Amino acid sequence: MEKTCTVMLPLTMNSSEKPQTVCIFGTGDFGRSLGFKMFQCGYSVIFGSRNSRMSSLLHSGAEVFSYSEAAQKSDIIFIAIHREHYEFLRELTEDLNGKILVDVSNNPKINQYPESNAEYLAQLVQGAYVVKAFNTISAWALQSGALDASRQVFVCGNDSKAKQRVMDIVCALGLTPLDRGSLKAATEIENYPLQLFPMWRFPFYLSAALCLFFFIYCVVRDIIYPYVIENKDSTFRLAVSIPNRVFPITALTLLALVYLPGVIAAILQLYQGTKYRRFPDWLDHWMLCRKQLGLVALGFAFLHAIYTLVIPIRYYVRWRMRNTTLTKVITKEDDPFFTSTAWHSDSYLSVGILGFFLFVLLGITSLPSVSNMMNWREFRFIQSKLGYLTLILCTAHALLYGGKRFLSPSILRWYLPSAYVLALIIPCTVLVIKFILIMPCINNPLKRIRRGWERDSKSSESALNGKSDI
Ligand SMILES: NC(=O)C1=CN([C@@H]2O[C@H](COP(=O)(O)OP(=O)(O)OC[C@H]3O[C@@H](n4cnc5c(N)ncnc54)[C@H](OP(=O)(O)O)[C@@H]3O)[C@@H](O)[C@H]2O)C=CC1
Ligand SMILES: [Cu+2]
Repeated sequence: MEKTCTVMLPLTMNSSEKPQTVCIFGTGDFGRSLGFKMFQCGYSVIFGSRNSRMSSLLHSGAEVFSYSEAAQKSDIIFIAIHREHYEFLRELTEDLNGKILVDVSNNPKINQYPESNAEYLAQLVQGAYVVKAFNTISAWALQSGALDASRQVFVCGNDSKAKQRVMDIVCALGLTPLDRGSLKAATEIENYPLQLFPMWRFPFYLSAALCLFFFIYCVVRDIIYPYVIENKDSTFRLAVSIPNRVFPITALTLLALVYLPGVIAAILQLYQGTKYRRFPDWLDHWMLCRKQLGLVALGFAFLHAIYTLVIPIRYYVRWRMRNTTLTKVITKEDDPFFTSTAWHSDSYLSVGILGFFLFVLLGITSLPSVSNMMNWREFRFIQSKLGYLTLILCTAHALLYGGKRFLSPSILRWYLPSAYVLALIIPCTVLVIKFILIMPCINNPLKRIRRGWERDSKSSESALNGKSDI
């Protein structure tokens, strides 16, 4: 296996060695931060600049030369200049011949130019070895000490020796190099820091749309309806009651939507009789952001748990309890204990708590630091088996909440059922389909398809014929 870090310590840790000289073109924010970091790590840093007077912003010990002079003093040069200003490098072709040029640049927009900045640099200075690196590290992170994700430095380049030299420097700065291959990968590396939560966009929009829909639905049923029919002001429900209805409904719907693409994919594979046909793009994208959907759902479940905790201290709830007790006292009415009601209430709470616990467990196991500790089978067990158990428990929680009132005509308001009834549609559909899919007569063909069997392909059939496990 190829080593990524050949040098784990700053090069001058060995005092007998002369510090390695690195050159940085550009004394802007990034050039200065990188220079200072390298200086701290024991490198001798020289800068190339349009103005070779020493700037007060540079660290002490730094030397500033003209671009041409600086280029001659080191065989590795970091180009901390914006792409628009690269043109002048063409004139330095001779000085830069055979040197390693590290392109650190980013663009303001994704795919702004037909070719990546690093490829453009390689075209401009043809005799140099261009390596793309450091563009995902901000000047601020270099100064303040990079943390976790920002420690990763994606590196790519066509010359493996040049790339290794750059990766050694990355290691010496206490950062983690990730080799992304040839310079063709530069476009992807340059687009990477420009993306704004690409995998989170769909879950956020979807959850916002669901929240809005359920919020309006609850407002119509719980505020506008009592006002129109009974002239009752229930607007106070906007603060706690309605959010505490909207959040669990959204959480349950989103959780079901995590498992819906899986069952759709299974149905498609069964229908097509092969796994070698591409899923539609929307399904692919949906499958890819299931983790984010699940985490957003967990966020809503947390909100539901917190809102539920405050129920006993709400004025409205305390008033209703006092009022009911007083009425019973005044009317001398008995308040019998119903074991069935106690069972119903306790089981509703219990499945809710267990469902929430498993939900949190699913969230924790989706964290990279935890999932990296599991093998594929353990991860699948948690995310699939425990995931479905969570969905079953949370759906049961909503079903028990409705109890006997579920779908009773008396709870309809303007023909609208309670919001939780709507929340049960997708989870119940997913669970019913999943139940059908795990029946042996359907599960066995599906398993065969997933192992490569194709219904229409005679060759695959004959190739697989005779295999005892199929
Ligand atoms: N700032 C950041 O956090 C990060 C920046 N980068 C990349 O690093 C590069 C430098 O960014 P940054 O330091 O922020 O930018 P600055 O604008 O602060 O610095 C750019 C430097 O380029 C030099 N330069 C050379 N020719 C020209 C010219 N014709 N016009 C203007 N400047 C010129 C200048 O240095 P001089 O005056 O010495 O000649 C200038 O200081 C960019 O490609 C950027 O995408 C990448 C990751 C993070
Ligand atoms: Cu609940």
